[in-house]
Amino acid sequence: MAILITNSLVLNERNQLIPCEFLLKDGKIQAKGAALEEQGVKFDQKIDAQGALVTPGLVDVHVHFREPGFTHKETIATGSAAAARGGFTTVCAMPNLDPVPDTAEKFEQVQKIIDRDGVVNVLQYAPITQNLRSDELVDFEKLKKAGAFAFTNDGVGVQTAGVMYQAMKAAAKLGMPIVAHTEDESLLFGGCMHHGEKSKELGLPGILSATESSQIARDLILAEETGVHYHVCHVSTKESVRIIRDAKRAGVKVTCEVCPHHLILSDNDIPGDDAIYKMNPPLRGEDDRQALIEGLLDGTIDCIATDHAPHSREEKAQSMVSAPFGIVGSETAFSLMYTHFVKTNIFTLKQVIDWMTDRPAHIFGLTSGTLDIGAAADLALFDLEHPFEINGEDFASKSDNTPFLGEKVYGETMYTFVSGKLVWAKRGK
Ligand SMILES: NC(=O)N[C@@H](CC(=O)O)C(=O)O
Ligand SMILES: [Zn+2]
Ligand SMILES: [Zn+2]
Repeated sequence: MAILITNSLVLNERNQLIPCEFLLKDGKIQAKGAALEEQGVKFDQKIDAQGALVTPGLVDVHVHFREPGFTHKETIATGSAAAARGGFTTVCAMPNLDPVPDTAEKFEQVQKIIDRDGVVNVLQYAPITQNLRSDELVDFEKLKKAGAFAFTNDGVGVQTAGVMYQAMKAAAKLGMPIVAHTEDESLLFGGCMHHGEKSKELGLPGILSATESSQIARDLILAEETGVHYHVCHVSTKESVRIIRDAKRAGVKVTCEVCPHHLILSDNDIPGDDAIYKMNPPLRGEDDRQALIEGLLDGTIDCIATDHAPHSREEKAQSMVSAPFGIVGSETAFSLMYTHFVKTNIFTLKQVIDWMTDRPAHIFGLTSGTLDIGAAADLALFDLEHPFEINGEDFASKSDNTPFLGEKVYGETMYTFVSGKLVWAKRGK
């Protein structure tokens, strides 16, 4: 099956939109350029992109698919369909599942569901410790053999330095990354939003910036000691950005990600005790938000990841104190980044695309993230012209827990292809 995409645009090195057609065949980008049909290329199906932008399929190194264990929130089928609808063709799924895939057998069970139901390329993370408790390490070698590409306890921090040190040593030996949700539980004090003026005003328990940054500081020293590739999840505070910047200068092998919601919102945007604004780490202060933007611009922060964290409406209907942490992000990430940062000239379109394609791919050595001839035909097409409203009813995800519902944005996904196969098409266009 050969597909010809016409009337499409690409971004060149100078951040200009230029016309470029694509021929997808045998799962690969077979040809690209101007007037392919006139040159006599053969195809079975033609797609008129109507002036949409073609990008490499987006790469999200941080999603939660909830299967097995919490399939009322999401499944591998619905989560990967949501990714496809957001323009993502490769996603990395977190292991805070039930059971936690902490043995080769349990890991292979999850892999089987991925092979059966995954709509996009799904890479499964293995945990660092058994059952995500901070005591016994997993068998790193066996999990690597079972298909794990990196290790993380995302959802909880590794609480003891000794366990993290040993994990880093084991991962370094295998050339595998340690990916960290950094949260010192002894500094949590039951918090549910950022500790600051706003939490005082709302009378809600606060989460200190140090809850995150102090554990990053510990880990950066341990990463230096062990030589491991250490990747920090969802960086949210100015102190975290500062110490990662320093560590990079000192030659520590550290990379990190930031989420769209931490770049767009601050604690000031929380109107009251509404759990739709509750996520971990929490929305921080305006000075933190600015530091995250600067961190991306100066290369301290390597990429954008969604931390797509689906929860049911019932779960989110509770007070911020008791509701679960997390918001969905797969289906809104590109349009939010485009609308809030490209249309306002804070970032260029090229920067945003790089931070959502080849940068995250590069961190974990994934082959995705390019539009080169011969590369896998993983690509996404976005309409940059027509505004649309974010509507939970349209979501492919089982959940719609996001504070961005109702917002008018630009950058709707028109088509998503994985290995040359159409996995998402917006109807009616
Ligand atoms: N981000 C969140 O607020 N929640 C995540 C866990 C996590 O990423 O820490 C979840 O699994 O729901
Ligand atoms: Zn996390
Ligand atoms: Zn997460």
